[in-house]
Amino acid sequence: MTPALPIAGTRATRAWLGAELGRRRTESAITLAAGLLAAAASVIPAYALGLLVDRIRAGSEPGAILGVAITIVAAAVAGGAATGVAGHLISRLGSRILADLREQTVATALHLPARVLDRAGRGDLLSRAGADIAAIGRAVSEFLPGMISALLLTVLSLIAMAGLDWRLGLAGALAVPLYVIGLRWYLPRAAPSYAAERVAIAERSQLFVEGMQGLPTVHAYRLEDRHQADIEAASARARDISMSVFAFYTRFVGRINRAELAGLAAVLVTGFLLVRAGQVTVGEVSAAALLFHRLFNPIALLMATFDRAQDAGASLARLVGVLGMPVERRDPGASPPDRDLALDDVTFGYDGGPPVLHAVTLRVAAGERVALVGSTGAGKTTAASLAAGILRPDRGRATVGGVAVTDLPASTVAIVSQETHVFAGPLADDLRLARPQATDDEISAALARVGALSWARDLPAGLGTVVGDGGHALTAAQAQQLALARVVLLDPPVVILDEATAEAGSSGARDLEQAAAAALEGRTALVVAHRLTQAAAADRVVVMDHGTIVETGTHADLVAAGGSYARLWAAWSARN
Ligand SMILES: Nc1ncnc2c1ncn2[C@@H]1O[C@H](COP(=O)(O)OP(=O)(O)OP(=O)(O)O)[C@@H](O)[C@H]1O
Repeated sequence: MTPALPIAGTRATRAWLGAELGRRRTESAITLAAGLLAAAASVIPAYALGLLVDRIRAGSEPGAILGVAITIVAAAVAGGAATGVAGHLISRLGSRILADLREQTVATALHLPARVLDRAGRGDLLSRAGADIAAIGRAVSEFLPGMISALLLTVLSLIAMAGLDWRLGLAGALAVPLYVIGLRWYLPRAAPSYAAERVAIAERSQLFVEGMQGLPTVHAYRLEDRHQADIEAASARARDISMSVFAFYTRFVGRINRAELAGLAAVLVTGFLLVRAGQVTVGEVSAAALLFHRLFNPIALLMATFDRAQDAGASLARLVGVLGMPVERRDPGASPPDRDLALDDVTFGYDGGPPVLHAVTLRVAAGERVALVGSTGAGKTTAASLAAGILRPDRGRATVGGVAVTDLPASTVAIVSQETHVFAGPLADDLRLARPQATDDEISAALARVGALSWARDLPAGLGTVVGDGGHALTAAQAQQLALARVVLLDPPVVILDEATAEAGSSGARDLEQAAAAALEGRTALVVAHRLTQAAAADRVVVMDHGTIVETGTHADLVAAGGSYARLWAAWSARN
């Protein structure tokens, strides 16, 4: 299947990253300087030891040796401190760029034309905004700082070796092709091996959990032995796969060791020949060998995390691909003169297909709350999406204050749809998507208004708790409360509510109804009523059937009229 949304090429991804670093020139420069300082501090002891070797060979005074020893200790202390600072600065820079990336992705996603999204599939976009951002977040927090430090140290050490004598540098660089060969052997095999291991482990856990959960049935049918045999077989499979993965990794490490051996041997042999020719000192060769030896761990780290960095790079390319998509920005200047919502003679069919709405005319006065009811497939969600400007009518107009909704600033009409998504990141940031400049107090007030403040405060890190993909899991009701809190922060004059169905009569449904009522207060509201209690609480009810409006009036009038709403209400009341 071809990806529905575009993926940026390597050049475009690099250009985006370069531009982001360029925008933070000073911070990037300070981070790079700290990284280089840390790398330099790691290189100094090798140099100093080389000097020490030469001094001892020359029979220097103990005082001269002491000076070198002090330099080594000082460099080690400075190196430790600089490494810590550099790691912190790299993560901080990475986190800031990630925050920007998240904001830019969301801003672009929100302005993508609905027809593009419908064609491309919202799932792909949501997975990019969720899973891909989470993958980059993990890279920034878990291994990128270590990789960048290792890379700087490698480059600086090779330069230092070449500085001692270019032939020593060249000898060390001989190991590079061997490392590359090792990596090319490892990369195509790594992902399938680890995936197979994960699957085998998951199967084993699944069987075990099933056995535990179905214990009474297992006992009742005396299936203990069969179940145990299944678990044992799954365990044996998982063990064998784990062992083969371990053997595979050991072979990879063997290849790394071979490259290390070849490089170190090349440095020592070259050094030996150069010392014999009187072109370098023994100390210089010792320093070069130590520098090369110092690289063993950083290079192994680079190689072992290379595939994860590639994955993060792929996620970045998927996000930069979204950022490059043509967006449909509404004119931010045109605020509507009034707040009444209208669908005028609207006809609409999906993808040019047969109409699912037929000449629908519907008005919601400023500040009025209208409930849209009807059986499944009647066209309620379609009408709501047209009113929100997510879909465009084939015929007729959707307007607020007489202005087409698609020409209004984005903050005029907000929709809370059935697919509420929680973006990966701190909970407070998720809310700031609605109003980036919102203060902590405003965020707390918005949460309090929809009854979510107490559970939000009780999360492990309060409003700073990372939620969404890879973070703290929220219930569907909590995600909807967050969506309502975003409405409060955005403060739009018109709201369209098409929440997912919550079980009627459940405490979740009651909480959500209260939250919705609080979020809608004072606004023009069109509510797709999945529970008829929502309709009963509205100012007016509009009943749809087969894409047309069949009844409209207050709840009491419609019940008294004995038409289709009365029948729906009777059926609902009997069930609940
Ligand atoms: N994305 C789509 N592509 C094609 N047809 C669609 C799409 N979404 C809805 N439809 C069709 O449009 C008609 C109206 O659907 P709509 O979702 O608006 O009804 P609804 O009243 O909101 O139903 P429900 O209560 O089940 O959400 C249905 O026949 C449905 O199959």
